[in-house]
Amino acid sequence: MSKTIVVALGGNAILQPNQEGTYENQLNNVRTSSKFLAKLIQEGYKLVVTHGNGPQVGNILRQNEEAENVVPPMPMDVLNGESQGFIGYMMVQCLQSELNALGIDVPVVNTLTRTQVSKDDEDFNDPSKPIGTFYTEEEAKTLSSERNWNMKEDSNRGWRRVVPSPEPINILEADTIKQLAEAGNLVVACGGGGIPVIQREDGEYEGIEAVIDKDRSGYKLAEEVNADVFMILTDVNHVFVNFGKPDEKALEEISVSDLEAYVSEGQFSKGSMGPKVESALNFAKNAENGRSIICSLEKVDEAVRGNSGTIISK
Ligand SMILES: Nc1ncnc2c1ncn2[C@@H]1O[C@H](COP(=O)(O)OP(=O)(O)O)[C@@H](O)[C@H]1O
Ligand SMILES: NC(=O)OP(=O)(O)O
Repeated sequence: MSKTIVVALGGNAILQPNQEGTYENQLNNVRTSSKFLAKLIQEGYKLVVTHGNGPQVGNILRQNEEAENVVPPMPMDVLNGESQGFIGYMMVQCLQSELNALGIDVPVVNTLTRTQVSKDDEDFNDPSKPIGTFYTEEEAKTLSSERNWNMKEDSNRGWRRVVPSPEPINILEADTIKQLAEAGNLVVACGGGGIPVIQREDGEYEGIEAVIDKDRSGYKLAEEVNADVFMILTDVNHVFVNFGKPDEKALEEISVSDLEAYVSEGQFSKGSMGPKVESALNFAKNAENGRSIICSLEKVDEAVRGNSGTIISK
């Protein structure tokens, strides 16, 4: 029986910080990403893909705010839904086209996904999720005072608006996603971490304004579909310790306990590598015989064979 991989595809694979957020740029990036993702199908795996939406949902939010006197703005949970449709559409088009070109008969589907969170999550008081474009420190100060945006520095790459990013508790469409994957579909799901919803006292769900971290939801998804491998694809080949310093060191094969020791030293920053390492650790620790891999998109096939990336296992 073929093994299942859940891949969390970084926002960088859809739009890089130095690129203008045109549809053409994003479609080209997704087309390139699809060529790498298809390699996992060629390697014989069943594939469930989740993806980031930070740049996109930030831009959609900005569009809503700029046009608020013309068209009524929508709440952020709805904007997450819009970004799932937008990015999911590009991914279905590009992945299906790539598989067809390779002569692989695997249908690609995108599932609109809701993720349950708690309204009491502490991130609502101290937002941590960077979205939208990058700004200089000076621009960030102006935006903060004039528009009341929460601004934070993002991994030495510039300043970005931050919004609440509560911890994912439960993926509401998990059973359907699992059934679709088991039936042989390539499933794109839980985009942008899923649309954040809370459960009311009457049992119904309602949206809440936040952007969930897709690596943390990716871990939940990997657990729910009983994945063999949880893979986080980003723009660096490895997780580094002492990142950006003269003595930085790439981590290759590493045990859960050794990586946890680096986490305790505060090696991984909150808005970028922190959630990736936390999610990869959770999967490697809790899944029976599961391993997690953090690597670059370009090295996906080498990494799945154990020849690249940071590979975490018990
Ligand atoms: N310890 C670290 N090791 C490797 N990369 C790190 C580390 N700390 C921060 N980073 C940064 O994290 C970035 C990836 O995080 P992020 O931009 O959030 O990813 P993505 O959008 O691909 O999910 C890398 O480009 C790198 O600049
Ligand atoms: N939602 C989310 O985690 O997006 P990015 O990966 O683009 O930050």
